[in-house]
Formats: sequence, structure tokens, C-alpha cells
Amino acid sequence: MKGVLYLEDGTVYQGKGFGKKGTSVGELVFNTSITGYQEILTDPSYAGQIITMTYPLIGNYGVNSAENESSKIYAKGFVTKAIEQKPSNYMSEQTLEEMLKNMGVVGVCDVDTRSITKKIRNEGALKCVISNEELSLEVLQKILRKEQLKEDWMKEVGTQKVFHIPGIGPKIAVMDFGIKRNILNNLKYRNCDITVFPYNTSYEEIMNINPEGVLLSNGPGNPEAATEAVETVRKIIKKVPTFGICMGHQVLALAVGGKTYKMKYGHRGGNHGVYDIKRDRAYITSQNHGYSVDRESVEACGMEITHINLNDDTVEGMKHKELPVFSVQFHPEGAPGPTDSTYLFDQFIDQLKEEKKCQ
Ligand SMILES: NC(=O)CC[C@H](N)C(=O)O
Repeated sequence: MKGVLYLEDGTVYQGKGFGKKGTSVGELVFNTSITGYQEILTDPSYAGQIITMTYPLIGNYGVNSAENESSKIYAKGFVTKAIEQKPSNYMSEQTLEEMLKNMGVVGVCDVDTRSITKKIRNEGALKCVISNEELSLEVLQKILRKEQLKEDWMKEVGTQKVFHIPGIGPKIAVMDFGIKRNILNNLKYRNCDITVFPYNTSYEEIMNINPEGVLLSNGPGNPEAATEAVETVRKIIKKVPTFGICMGHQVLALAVGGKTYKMKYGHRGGNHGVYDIKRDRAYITSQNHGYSVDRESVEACGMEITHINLNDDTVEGMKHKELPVFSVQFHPEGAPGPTDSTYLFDQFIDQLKEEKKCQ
């Protein structure tokens, strides 16, 4: 089966097809992780995107459903140099190709992923059509032109119904913009009593459960499209300690009156150095975002910068100067090592205890 990527600037990459037979349009991005392809694919924050892995050998330890970050793949396509068909891992249940077929994702391999990455780095994330259906370039071009990229994915990928995970610890309300399972696991591990709310839940409904803390999740799309959530978060942070992760961090920035912007090609990978200013420590972090918070805009709205990206100095974390409200752009639950930056979940829980003492 042949496979092809056709980019909006007319560039064509031809290779082999794998996964589901089909054609789809998305934003072409690259991820620099060496492992974690399964967590990457099932991270809902990739909705609408076509993921190119820069590491050439993908699929070598197979797939184990316990590692999924959600029950679906929201990405539109997957691109790798080589895909391993005979994984070696006693926990593997299926090959990556089988997973992509079962979950309906189009794959292309045997293309020069270094050249694709260079292209994205030079020109920014590009609109692209991925296909393994052997269509002509004219047809692909038409499909590419016809389809618009969506920006408000966060409104549909999260839970559609409120659900509760009982616990004996602090009562946490989660605003779900497309949450990764491991964020919930980190709260469960700390015994939290968790209620997860769909996008568009009103401030009143969230406050009805009397939460001790609110967690703003990760999620796909442009944070500026999450207008309803921004309004709700604006009210919440005045009343309840809040912790934002990735999209949650960006929504918080907008809620305090700051700005976000689209980066040229974003940060996606398990190897991004981040400096924690207060702890005077650097952490290797897991990341997946295409937007970023504008530093001056949030500093002018009562926020203090707590974390900085060591590659490009962008904002990686912030906290409110007066309220118990903080956030990070990277994924503390995505620890590339065993627990690297999970101290942030402890910081959140400690803050709730402090607040309780003061009441
Ligand atoms: N992982 C996330 O929450 C991503 C946030 C946002 N969609 C971005 O790309 O910047």
C-alpha cells in the first residue's frame, strides 16, 4: 500500500501506507519522543493533528491498552520512518499497526521524517493531507483546500457527562477539556474525591459540589476558542484554589486578562528542559502544545512567572500573586522519567490543606 503526505505549500512526501485505509486532513506537527507513541496517540490534545515522530523506530514494544491516555485516537494521522511489525514486549497485546487499524487512523511510513521536521521548523506547522488510498495529487489538493482546520476541539473531546471518582481526600472539581487519564490517576493516587465536568458546565454547577480545589485539564485547539470556559474560570479562581495544566494554563492566562499566541511549531516531546525559578532546578518535561502564554500580558494581570522553557525562554508556569492559583504549560503527569515533575500535584494538594487551615 502506497502512502503520501501532501502539504499546503505543495510539497509531497511519498512512502508506504499502513493503519486504516483512508485520507484525512490535519495540521502536520512533529514529536521528538523516543518512546510513548501510544500515550501520544491517545492524548486527546492531538485532535485534528497529523503526528510525525522524529525518532525513526516506532512500535518496537507494541501496544498495551492499560497505557492509553483515553479510549480514542483523536489525531488525524500518524507518520513514522519505520514501523515495527514484530514488537518485543511480554505485555504487548497488539502491534501499533493493529491499534491504528482498530482505532481508524491513517498511517504513512518510509518517508524522510528528518526532512519533514526541518520543513515544519522552518515554515511552522502546516496544513496537510495524509492518504494511503492512492489518489491523484489533484484529488488530494482538492481535499486539502476544501477542509478547514477546527480550533474549538476542546468543546467536544472531553466527557459529555459529569462523573465521580470517590476518594477520602480533598474534593476536586475537574474541568475536562480533553483530559489525559494519567492526570486523573495522579489525583486518585493522592486519594482525591474527583468530579469531572464536561465543557460548558456553568460556574454554579461546579460550585454546587463545594470543591476544595479545581483542576483545569489539558485539551486540543486554540485556547481563545474556549470563551465559555474562560468566563467560568474567571469566577472560579476568586473562590477556589486552582491548578491548570497545558490548555488549563492557557485558559487561566486568558481568564486573568492575559493573552495567548500560536507558536511557530510548538513543543511536542518527552525531552523539553524547563527551569523552575523558585526551586532553582531544571526538569526534563513532557510537552504537547502549539500555543503559548504571552509573558508581559499575564505579568500585567497579577501573575508571576514560575517556570521557563530552557530552549526558547517561553512561559512554562505561572502563579497568581495573591490567590492560590497556579499552572504549568508542560505535563507533570507525563513524567518522561518515573515521577519527574509530579511534585506539582503535591503542591496543589498542600495548597488546599493550607487554604482549609485559614478558613
Ligand atoms: N496539551 C494541551 O493541553 C494543548 C493545549 C493547546 N491545544 C495547544 O496546542 O497549545
